[in-house]
Amino acid sequence: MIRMTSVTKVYRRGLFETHALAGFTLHVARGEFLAVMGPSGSGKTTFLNVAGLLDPFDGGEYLLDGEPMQGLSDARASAIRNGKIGFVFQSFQLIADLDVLDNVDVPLRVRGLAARVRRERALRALEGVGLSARLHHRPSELSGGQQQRVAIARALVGEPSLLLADEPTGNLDSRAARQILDLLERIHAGGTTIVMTTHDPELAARARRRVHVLDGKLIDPWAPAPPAPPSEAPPEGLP
Ligand SMILES: Nc1ncnc2c1ncn2[C@@H]1O[C@H](COP(=O)(O)OP(=O)(O)OP(=O)(O)O)[C@@H](O)[C@H]1O
Repeated sequence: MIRMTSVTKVYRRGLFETHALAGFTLHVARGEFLAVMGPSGSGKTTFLNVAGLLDPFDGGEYLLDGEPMQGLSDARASAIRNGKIGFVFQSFQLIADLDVLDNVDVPLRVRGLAARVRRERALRALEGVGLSARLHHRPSELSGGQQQRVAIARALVGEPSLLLADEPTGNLDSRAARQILDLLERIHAGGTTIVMTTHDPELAARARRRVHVLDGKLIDPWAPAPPAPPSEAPPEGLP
């Protein structure tokens, strides 16, 4: 589904350049549940933003379902995002002035669906995350875990084939984090491909595959070790 090969992304601030992705290569098959791990500043969010077409990249190749993602127009990028990608962020990013139902309705409005269809789909998405009893609460009236479940319902209401989650449990206590992970596992079992960044090895252990990022590149745990420096030849006669 995702085929990134030698992707580069440079942030420029005046004279300073940060090579946030420096030859990033990662392939994700349809149906995977992948955890992307790595220290702070290693490029995990940048990768997710590029994968989700929220940010452009500078070099390399990115194919999403076989379609090249370089040089897309803004209109094409948002059509692809709306059609196949859902996002979940560490900070939930709900709209404070809208109630739960209206927050989940936002992506459907963008698609221009009829009000009745939108309402049915939003209710179904909220039922899926166990929040049917909170439809008219504002985000500030919910716990962190509940807010993240609303955000997940919003991400899923458009039935994306790819869910990108950036530290989805980063602001939650361990109980709420476990609930979110249970929910992600269920979503994955339903056929959605999930790519999640996390610092937390315990959470990452729930994904089916883990990869590690350092300095804008993937560390390949299966890469052969570099050749050892040549050792001195044993003295004659010894094995
Ligand atoms: N908008 C930006 N402008 C300039 N530099 C940026 C910007 N966003 C990220 N960076 C830099 O790019 C590098 C990678 O950042 P990124 O947010 O991708 O890391 P991360 O692995 O997600 O970190 P964390 O785990 O702390 O969220 C960092 O050095 C960061 O300072």
